[in-house]
Amino acid sequence: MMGNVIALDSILGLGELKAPAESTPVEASGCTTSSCGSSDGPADMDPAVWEKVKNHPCYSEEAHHYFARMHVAVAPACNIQCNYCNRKYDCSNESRPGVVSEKLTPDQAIRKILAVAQEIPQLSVIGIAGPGDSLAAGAKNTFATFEHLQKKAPDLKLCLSTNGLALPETVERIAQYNIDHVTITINMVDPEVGQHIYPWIFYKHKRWTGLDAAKILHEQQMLGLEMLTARGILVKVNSVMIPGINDAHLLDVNKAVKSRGAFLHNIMPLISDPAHGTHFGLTGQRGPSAQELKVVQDACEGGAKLMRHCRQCRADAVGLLGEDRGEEFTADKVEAMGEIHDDGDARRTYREHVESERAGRHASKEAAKAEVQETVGTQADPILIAVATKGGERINEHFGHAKEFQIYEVGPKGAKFVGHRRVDQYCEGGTGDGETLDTVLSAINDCAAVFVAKIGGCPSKSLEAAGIEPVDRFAFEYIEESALSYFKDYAERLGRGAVRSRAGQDAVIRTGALTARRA
Ligand SMILES: C[S@@+](CC[C@H](N)C(=O)[O-])C[C@H]1O[C@@H](n2cnc3c(N)ncnc32)[C@H](O)[C@@H]1O
Ligand code: SF4
Ligand code: SF4
Repeated sequence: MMGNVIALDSILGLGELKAPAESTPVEASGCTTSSCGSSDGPADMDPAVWEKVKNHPCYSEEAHHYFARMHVAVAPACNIQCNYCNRKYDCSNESRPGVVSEKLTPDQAIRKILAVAQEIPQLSVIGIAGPGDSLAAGAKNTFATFEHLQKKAPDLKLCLSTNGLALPETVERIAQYNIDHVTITINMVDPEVGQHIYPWIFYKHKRWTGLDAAKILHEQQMLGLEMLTARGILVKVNSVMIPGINDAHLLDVNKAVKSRGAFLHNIMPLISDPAHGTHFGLTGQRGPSAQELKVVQDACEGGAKLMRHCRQCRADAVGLLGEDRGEEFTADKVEAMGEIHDDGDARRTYREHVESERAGRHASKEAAKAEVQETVGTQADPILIAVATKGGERINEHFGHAKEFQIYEVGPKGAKFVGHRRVDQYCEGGTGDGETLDTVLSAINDCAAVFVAKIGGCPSKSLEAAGIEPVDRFAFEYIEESALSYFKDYAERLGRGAVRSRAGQDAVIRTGALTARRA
């Protein structure tokens, strides 16, 4: 098992890191006969569904630690206007939806996909997410790309994103091309709300505005969703959270999509800035804070299952979800690569490594949870922990190099990924910047601890002063088992009055935001 772990780390680009400590949980838990050699999936998931999602970084939170996606920008046109979208804005440094550096023809897209596939064995999914709508303009480029790709690299999963307006008329073709995963952006289930988000739509050769536009869009979205789920296609629903417009309404959206069989609900924060030239940006509509987003997501728990690890990628993003390697595969660089040879061997080997890495992990997480419940009980309040990681479900990033922290909620019910916080890298060129450190501290100020592979003395002191414990004793270990082990110790220290409770802080945020709006 240890040999596999090290090989996997090097494939993930973690080769410079030291090998895991002797007490690595996979080894400690052993490999049960029932799960040895393959991962069984979470206890609450149908094995057939797990087969479809286990290597999809967006549909499985666990998979996002191991697998990469690639968006190809073959769909420039759109059939509606959202008040938060302006596709004319184009900047290679911007990482947000709708932004691309180069639009591609289907032929260019196929060459680029095969070039990426040759270089990145973690690649498992090819998605079309704009920059416009993948089903606008008759979905010509989208289907041409997928038709060709199926023949060239049949192991890559196909995925598309749409506003849903043209869905009902395209569902049959989606099923025919074996597209197993479809995302629909549904921001409202009430046209009264929708009219504040969509100034117009173009439908049946006519431009519609106001309530009429929102009503047509809503009906098409609901019908499209029902048609897809009836065919067993997994549907993820994206909702953009727009404070004051649809934030409290997203609970109704969650219920409506769950009742129609949506597999996942991805509530994402509005990104809004006057510089983007969008209606919302220019009129000062703000996006929610990470904490406000979490409040709404938490309020939806128990309904449609939530996706909380979305990175709101560009329409030409390449790589693991927390990274974007698009710059390595610009048109001129792909052209310069000469003959491309992709037989899928590296991907097969990589997937086998991941399978053996995952074998026994679900059992090991359950065992760690049971231990917490035995020592702490089942009533203790959960805490939040920020984690510096670059993949593989391990704590394997230095504090100063982290561009984001993954946030885990940990308590007697287990350790659960609940979001990520993007930050500016604290340490660049060997020195730390005080101002950047302040922004990192405020990004994770609701966390009791930050888990890192390594951290310097100076940021450690600032974190401690802010009430966030820097923890490097779990370096290179698995995140969830480490978080549960930390929680056991934390609860014990809390009982002795040795640490201040952080759970109350979360409750204050909760009371301040959503409950006030709902009242
Ligand atoms: C660029 S769109 C492309 C796919 C399709 N046209 C759609 O809207 O679903 C991909 C996703 O980005 C979201 N998006 C676009 N602009 C955004 C913004 N300013 N803030 C947050 N999400 C945004 C869309 O709502 C959609 O869920
Ligand atoms: S549907 Fe998608 S591409 Fe079209 S305007 Fe809205 S966000 Fe932009
Ligand atoms: S935007 Fe979200 S759902 Fe789409 S590829 Fe990125 S992480 Fe996955």
